[in-house]
Amino acid sequence: MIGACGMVEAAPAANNDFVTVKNTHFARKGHAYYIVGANFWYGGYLGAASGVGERARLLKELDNMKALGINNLRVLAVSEKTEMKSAVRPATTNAPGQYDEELLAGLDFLMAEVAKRDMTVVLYLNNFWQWSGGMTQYLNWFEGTPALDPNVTKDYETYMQKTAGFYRNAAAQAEYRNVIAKIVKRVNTITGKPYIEDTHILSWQLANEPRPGNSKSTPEEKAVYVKWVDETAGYIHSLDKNHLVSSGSEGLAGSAQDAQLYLDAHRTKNIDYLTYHLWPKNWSWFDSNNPSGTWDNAITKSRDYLNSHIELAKKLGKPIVLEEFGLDRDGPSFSIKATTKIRDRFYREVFDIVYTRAAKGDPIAGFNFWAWGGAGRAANADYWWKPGNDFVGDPPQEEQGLYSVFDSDVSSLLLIKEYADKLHAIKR
Ligand SMILES: O=C1NC[C@H](CO)[C@@H](O)[C@@H]1O
Repeated sequence: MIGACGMVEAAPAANNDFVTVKNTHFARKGHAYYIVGANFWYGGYLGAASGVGERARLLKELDNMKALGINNLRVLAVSEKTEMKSAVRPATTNAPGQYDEELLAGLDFLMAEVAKRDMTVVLYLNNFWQWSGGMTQYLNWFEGTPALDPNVTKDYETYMQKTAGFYRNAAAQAEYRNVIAKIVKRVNTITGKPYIEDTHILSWQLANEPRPGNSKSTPEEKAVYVKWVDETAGYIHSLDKNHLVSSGSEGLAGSAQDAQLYLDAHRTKNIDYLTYHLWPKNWSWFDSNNPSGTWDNAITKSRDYLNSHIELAKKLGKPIVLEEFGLDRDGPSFSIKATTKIRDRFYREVFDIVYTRAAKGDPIAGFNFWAWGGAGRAANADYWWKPGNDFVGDPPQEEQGLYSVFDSDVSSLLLIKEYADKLHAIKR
């Protein structure tokens, strides 16, 4: 299109090119849109022009995911420089107001390549956990409290209770909103397109797994959390009228097991769809050292978790996406040589419930498995990440190989393809 100034300009996006919510489903380009997604937290990192960037690998990973029918990626958009041991380095925010433009341009490159493959992306703007600095690092900057890595302290309850202080800290919230505005109002340095006009962004997400506090969250903490979700999502919508906004919640596991809190936090018109995550091993439903003895318990609780959250979505009349789930390799082992028979069985159970209920017209809008490891490989005998090592699906706070789906995990990839074909065949 030739603009008034004679320059060739990208044609403005047709309104229905954006993913929208139609009743309890996603719609895109006049059709129902189901998410067959991967968690690909490091996609923007691979897109950087130098340093941690590996653009040739990124193109290969995107092509391989596209070939499987993966149409959506869930990506970390922002990270914070921190002393915490098990966090990724470098970070997009080095200090309040100091941003790594080259790393942020990696996200531009990713978005440009995603558009070429007509995929969509969910971009999360913070992290409740330490592996990208996250909310704890904001408190270190603005409260002066030590950023305590729970991998070091082994005290997650204290970590969660302190991290939730982020929601109440005005200076931290102000910087967080500065960063939100920087990303949402960004102009892609590769395509020249403003992010708010990018129809390949499915949604902005407040954070990865934001929790109200720890398992004993108080009514006051819960009220602060509900207010933070509503006001932050409302702030994003004030900047960007085109895109959806989601919370990044895990569901009840991230809501102190309080269904009313989960409903209250997601009832606001500012949250367009619900999210939930499913972690049988992390939540001690499954013991990978005793698979046969714990499988029945794990799958019974998983089925209930999968189905009960779809019922909660019905209550709110909004779509819901299962945007994280995983299980470790047989053994258990972190080694890529280990088989994935138990994980494949778990994936099939999850996929079948998601597909069956989506095909019935229930408000489940799809899934993102955790997480795409692709061509990445663990570099160290202890499987821990160090700067300079490949990025894989497991962020630096976990062993590199714990939950990743690698390009050599053929049985898992075939399963993803099988259910991608089914979900993409749903016509509504
Ligand atoms: O968001 C997350 N949820 C669970 C993943 C696997 O434990 C974890 O790596 C990540 O922090």
